[in-house]
Order: sequence, then structure tokens, then C-alpha cells
Amino acid sequence: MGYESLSIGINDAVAASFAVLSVAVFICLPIAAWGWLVYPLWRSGGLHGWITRGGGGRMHSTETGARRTPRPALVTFRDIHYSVKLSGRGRPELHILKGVSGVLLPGTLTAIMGPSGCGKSTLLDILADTKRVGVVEGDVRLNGEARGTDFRSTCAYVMQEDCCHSTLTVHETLWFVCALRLGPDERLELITRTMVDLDLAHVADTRIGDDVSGGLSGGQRRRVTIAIEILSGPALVLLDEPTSGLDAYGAQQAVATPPAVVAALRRFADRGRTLACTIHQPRAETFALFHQLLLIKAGETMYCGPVPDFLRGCGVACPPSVNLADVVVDLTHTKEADADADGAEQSVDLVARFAASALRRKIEDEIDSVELGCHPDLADAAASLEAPKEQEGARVGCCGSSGGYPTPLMHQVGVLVRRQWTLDTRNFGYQFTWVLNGFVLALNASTYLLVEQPPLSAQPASVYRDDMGCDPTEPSGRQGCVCHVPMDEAASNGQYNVGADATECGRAILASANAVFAFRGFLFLVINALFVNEAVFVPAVIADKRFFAREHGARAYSVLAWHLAWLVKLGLTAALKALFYTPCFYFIGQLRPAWSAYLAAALVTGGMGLAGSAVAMLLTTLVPGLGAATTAFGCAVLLYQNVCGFFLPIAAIPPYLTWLTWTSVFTYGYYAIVTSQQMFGSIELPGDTPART
Ligand SMILES: Nc1ncnc2c1ncn2[C@@H]1O[C@H](COP(=O)(O)OP(=O)(O)OP(=O)(O)O)[C@@H](O)[C@H]1O
Repeated sequence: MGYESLSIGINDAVAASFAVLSVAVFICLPIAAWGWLVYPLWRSGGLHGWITRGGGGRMHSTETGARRTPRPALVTFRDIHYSVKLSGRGRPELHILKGVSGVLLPGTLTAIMGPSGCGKSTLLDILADTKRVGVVEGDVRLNGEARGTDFRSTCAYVMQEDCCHSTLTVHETLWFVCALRLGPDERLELITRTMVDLDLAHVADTRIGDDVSGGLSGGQRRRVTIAIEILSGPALVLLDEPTSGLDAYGAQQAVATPPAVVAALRRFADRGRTLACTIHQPRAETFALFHQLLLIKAGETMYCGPVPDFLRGCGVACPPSVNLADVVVDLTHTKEADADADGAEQSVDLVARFAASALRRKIEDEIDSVELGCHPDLADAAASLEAPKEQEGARVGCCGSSGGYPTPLMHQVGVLVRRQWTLDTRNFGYQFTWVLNGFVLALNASTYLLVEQPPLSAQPASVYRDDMGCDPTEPSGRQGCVCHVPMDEAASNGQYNVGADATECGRAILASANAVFAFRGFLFLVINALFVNEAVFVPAVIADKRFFAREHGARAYSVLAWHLAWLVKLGLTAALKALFYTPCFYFIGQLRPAWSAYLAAALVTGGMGLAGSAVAMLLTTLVPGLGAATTAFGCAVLLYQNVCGFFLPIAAIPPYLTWLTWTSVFTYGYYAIVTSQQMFGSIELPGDTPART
């Protein structure tokens, strides 16, 4: 009696790869947990210490920067070499920086210039301590000391690419930065002052936008990026091409306002901060705002020193009507082969001449005196900083004093959740996927209704107990059939048929069995859709990682805060999905009309969503890149589906792989929703073993 359960010989190679993948996940998880949670927790001296310290750093400041001892940022770098090994066998090592040295003094604005590809951005990356590939040699010091783990709370780094949330307004963007990095008292005044400084006040309530949706101009967006970094008053600001948007977005605007950004930077420097930025071909008025010039050619220092001394040092004349910056750029572009005789000679000479110059020796002496702690600027610059009340925020005082986060952990989480929420409510595409997913679930349910049999769950509880599977009082065999199929047998998810000689009752019961399979297929597709929908979080988390890298790098919040904020957001989203998605499939699919069953289905809906988004989050954290993370998510879905008991009978899974079944989220989701529809039990099919089609 009964039917043969489906037995599939699992390809050992496939099984082994599943096993390896799962073992890898289970090895990676504890390592990741150690890195993110346990190690910082252990270092911070327990859970209480962790929370009060803002999630991993040293004690967060309850004081504003104004109350701390202000320290300047005097940066020295000596003999910086940088090389990368080019990928591909036999390819040579690329030596990009070849012994660049210099000093960045507090209260100065330094221009780093040179031809495209000479190594300007590379040098800034090294100074900002963000270079993670290649080999960096040489010594970079802050106030004569090696840079510590808290260096990034002193140093703001404005990278070449803008990194702003396109759906936030300028004011909101700066508000969130303030909320993460400063106390509430300072926020409004600082935001207003920074917007005025960077000529952004008139677009305060304009959404930042992007190249597709419009919004701010490229130059304005660039200024917002700069505002984000200088808002909290760091002692050291490094900027990679702060005027690039201005160049690209119209000469007209560039003619009208180009010095606005550099003038704001100059004002910032005049308040005692240390600033250095790369810049291409500035106008004469803009160039005049810089105190120092670091000129690089092919990775070597061509000049480093005060701007006015440049021509004297080079022995070059600059006619009054000519822009000095143009002369500088021309000198760096001159090539031996194609330049005129004078230019070529000067160009070749300048690198060697600088290396042998008194200026170079002066720089070396200056670096020595900083390292020995006797550089006059180390003491003087502290006094030259503004009075405490006028200081611009917490980070100015952080220089070397604290590596902690400015706000407590729970505050960080709250601000991040609030920002995510604001972004989601303005993301039309995201909302559209919600509606679309609801529609797909409803469609799935209505497709199931195309099955000839009405949903079994709509039938009264079964009473049929005849071992032969026949109840003469129920000729149709429908109302009284026991339509229960054991879970593992249900995995034989095919339609059954019987020969023409089968009894009517047998045919009826088989029809019921087919309805059971269709019903289970429907439920499986529901949980499948709920999980797979969460793939939307793979690109979302990866996009947010850009902001995380920048903001966590600037010590605005901890790794734990970021993860917790995402978990809170995903939890809230899952709750909303339970509310919104469950009705989409429950009523159309005519599932069991009982509150308990509905509640169970809602829990499964939220749970599958939460599990799917958690897996998406885990994979985006472990696997680099969008393509790899998306593929990994697809693999995880396949793995989970295959071992959940729907496709393969659990009995058919080799014993050494059954543990996979119990790690599959699908197993629990599938069992839970099937159980909630009262589909436990067994089906006894009459007569001969039916053939599968
Ligand atoms: N990781 C890397 N692998 C290979 N080449 C690299 C790498 N990093 C930098 N380079 C090369 O080093 C050179 C210097 O790059 P960098 O970005 O510092 O130039 P740049 O002076 O800032 O140029 P631009 O003004 O155009 O931004 C370039 O030729 C670049 O291709």
C-alpha cells in the first residue's frame, strides 16, 4: 500500500560542493563575528564598556571639541615610495612615487600639482592612510609621531568621487553628518555657517540629485562633499581635486565663482587648519590663495615650498600678464623630446635641481626638527588656533587625543536608521519593487487557483479512515478524503495518475493527492518569492558600503552601529512585509480561514524576508563586488531550496548531508506554512502503486 517515494541518487560532486560551501560559510561566520564583535568587545573591556564607548573605539566624547586642548596637525612625509605589481605574469612592478618628501604646516593651504597620472592622488591616499594595495615605503608623521588608529578622526579626506545621497537635500545631508559627529547645540549654527562659506545657502532645500534625476550642479555637489568633510572642523583636510565639478560644469560658472571653494578652504586654513589639495590648472586668483606648492612630475618632487618662491627657485621668469599656474603646469608637461630647447632643459633640470637645492635641505631639516619635537610650529600653531568658542566642532580637538566615536552607540544606530528610513521613503524604485513583489505573490496565488481541484485547505477537516482509501458514502471522494502527505513524501512533487481500471474513489483520492502537491507547490513558491525578493538588498547594502567606508573611515560611527542599524531597518521592513504581503497571497490563494493560520503565515512572511535580507547582508559583507555577491545569493537560494524537503525527499538526502536540511531557512519556512494549513499526516493511496508522470 502506498507509493514509492522518489529516490534520487545525488551526484556526489554536487553534494560535496554543497558541503564545502556550507562549511566555508560556517567557518567564515565565526571569523566575521570575531572580527566585528568579539575582538572589539574584548578590547573594550566588556559589553557595558563597548556600548558607552560608541561601539569599539575609545571613550566617545561628551565634550565638544571646543573644550578639549586644541592641537594642530603638522604633517611630515619623508621619502615616500609607492609601487604596485601589475597583474599578469611577467609584468613589471610600477614604481609610481619615487621618494616624495614634504611638510604640511598648520594654517597653510598647499596645492599639489602635476600632470595627470604623476601620482598626486596616490600621494593623498598615502597621507590619508587609505592606501590598501601596493607597497608603501617611507615615513608619514603627524606632529612628529607615527599615525595612530585615531588618525582618521583628525583627518578629513575629500576623495575624487562625490559621495552624497541623491534624495537628501543639502541641509538634510549636513544635518545627518552633524548628528553623527557633533553635539546638538552646535548643529544649526555650523550647518548655516558651512553652507554660507561654500556658497550653498541658496540651495539648502534642494535635493542633491544625480546625473539621471538632476538636482544640484556638479560643482555644487562637489561643494556638498567638501562641506560634509569640513563641517566637523578636522585639524587636517586633504582634498582630491575639489574644483573638478566646477571645471566640468561650465566655464560660465567657473568664471563667476571658482575661487568660492578655494577661498573657503583658504579661510579654513587661516583658522589654523592644515589643508592640502590636488588641483589642475587653477586661475591666477585661485592660485594666489595657496601658501605652498608641491609639484610632482612622474612621481618625483619637482618643487616643494612657498608659492612665491617657486619661480625664483626654478630660475624661470613669468611675465606679468601670464598666469603663474599656467607656467607651473607648462613646466611639468614639458617633454625632452618635443619641447623647445629651453623648456626641455628646465624640465629635466628641475627635478634634479630641486633634489640638490637648499630648499630640499630645508625641508629635510624641518622634518628632522618635527621628529625631534623642536619645530616652532608645533607649539605656535596651538596658540594660533581660534579661541575655543569659535572652533568648528568636535574633530578639531581630536588631533591625537582620542580615537573614540563622537556619539554613543545607540545614538549612532538611531541616526543611521532615521537616515535609511528617509532614503527609503524617497526611493521610488524601492517602493515600486514592493508593489511589484506583492503583485507577483498575488499572481502566484491566482495561478494556483487554476488547478482543477479547489484548495484542500478550504475543505473540512478530513474524516476518511478507510485503509483502502474508499468511502462508499462519498462517491466523489473529495469531501471525505484524507489528503495528508508526509512532509518528506511531499517532496515527490509530481502529479500522479492511475490507470483506467482504478476505482472511482481511488481516482478521487489521487486527484486530491495532486491537489495536495499543487497546494504545496504554491506554498513553496510563496516562501521562495519572499526569500528571493530580498536580493534587492544586495545592491542596496553594497551601495551603502561606499558611505560606510567613508563615514566609518572618518570615525563617525562604528562597524557595530552600521550592522545594528541595518538589522533594525531589516527587522522593521520584515514586519511591514508581513503586514503588506501576507494578504496578497493569503486570500487570493484561499488559505485556511483561521486567525491562527493567518498569523502563522504572516510570521513566515516576515521571517523569510528577514532571513533573506540577513543572508544578503552577510554575503555582501563577505563577498567582494556586486556580481560576486549576487551570484553567491543565487547559490545560497539554490542550496537552501534543494535541501528543504520540497524537491528532494529528506529521506533521499544522504545522512552526511542531512545537517544541511536543518540549516536551510527554506526548511523552516516551508514546514511552518504547510503546518499552519494543517497538512500533516499521511496519505494512503488505494490499489496499485501509481505511476508518476
Ligand atoms: N593600483 C594601481 N595599479 C596600477 N596602476 C596604478 C595603481 N594606482 C595608481 N596607478 C597608476 O599610477 C599613476 C598615478 O595615479 P594617480 O591617480 O595618483 O594620478 P594623478 O596624478 O592623481 O592623476 P589625475 O590628476 O589624473 O587624477 C597612474 O598612471 C595610475 O594609473
